[in-house]
Amino acid sequence: MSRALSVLRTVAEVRAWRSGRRTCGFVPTMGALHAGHIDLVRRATAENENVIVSIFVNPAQFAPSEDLSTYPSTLTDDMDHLRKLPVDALFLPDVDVLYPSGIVQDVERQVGTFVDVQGYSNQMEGRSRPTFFRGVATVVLKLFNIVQPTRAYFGQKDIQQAILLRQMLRDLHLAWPTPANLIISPTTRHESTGLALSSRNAYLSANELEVSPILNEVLRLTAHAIETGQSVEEALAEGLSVFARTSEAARARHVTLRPDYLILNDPQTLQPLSRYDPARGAVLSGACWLGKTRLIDNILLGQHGLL
Ligand SMILES: Nc1ncnc2c1ncn2[C@@H]1O[C@H](COP(=O)(O)OP(=O)(O)OP(=O)(O)O)[C@@H](O)[C@H]1O
Ligand SMILES: CC(C)(CO)[C@@H](O)C(=O)[O-]
Ligand code: BAL
Repeated sequence: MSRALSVLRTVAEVRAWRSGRRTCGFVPTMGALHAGHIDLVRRATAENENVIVSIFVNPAQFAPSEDLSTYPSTLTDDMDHLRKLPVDALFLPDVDVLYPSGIVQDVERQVGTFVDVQGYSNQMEGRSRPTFFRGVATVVLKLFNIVQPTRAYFGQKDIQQAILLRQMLRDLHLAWPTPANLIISPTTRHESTGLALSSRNAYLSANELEVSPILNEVLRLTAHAIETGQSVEEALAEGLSVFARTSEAARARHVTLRPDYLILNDPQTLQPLSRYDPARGAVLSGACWLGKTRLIDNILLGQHGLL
């Protein structure tokens, strides 16, 4: 059933909406909604009386070389989905609402207040995208201050983002939401191929799509090797060699597959692990390029305590 969706564009409008409600669940997104977003929002609507979603393509998390100007946008369809779920409110701010001091993508020329979560931002995704998490933490802190959610929902697909944001909440003693109320929800995958759903999958050609399940396959076989006692070093090396063999086969189909990383990290500190302790758990994550599209994925091992 469709129902009225309040579209809020300013901080004052969100504050007025929020002031009449004791609790609210919040799902921040960059739009181009897919079944992964829908699962997050469904969970939020099941667990909260009121739900607000934001759609904001955050310039600060895109490096100057990245796809800010071409990032997929499907706003009319997104709003139809949100009405049907149903969601109560959509926060749809312009850039100057979230960045009153202005924003440029070149970090050296930025003016205003930014958030760095030191020790959580430079490994894994942060190695390839060194300014990414500064942009994410900054915009999410702004969104939390504006919306003041009692719970906020993030996807396991972007596991480093979720762990880093929980740490930000701890470090800054935020109460809206508390670290325990930053909920991490499992990754939604393509039913038959296992590919993690992602807005940027829209960039993949038909041939690239056929190769795309390799990332999840490498993660699954590497996870199995680690869980059954192979050394972490050997298991990661074998996983990378599967990537290398697949890259050669893909070339014959005019697809460029380039692995970026395959790594095991601690689920609390995100420090790289060379040994696996099931009682502590671990995050096994990987990224690769398929042509110009970057794919990421991860598997959680042992008693990680994250979800
Ligand atoms: N397949 C998925 N399963 C569960 N959550 C997801 C999935 N894809 C995205 N999310 C979550 O949805 C929220 C908004 O993500 P975002 O709008 O960046 O979409 P995205 O698909 O991750 O986009 P991109 O392709 O740019 O990475 C994030 O918390 C993200 O982790
Ligand atoms: C959390 C987020 C909405 C911040 O822009 C973005 O990084 C995302 O969609 O994962
Ligand atoms: N979901 C992560 C957003 C990004 O890659 O910019």
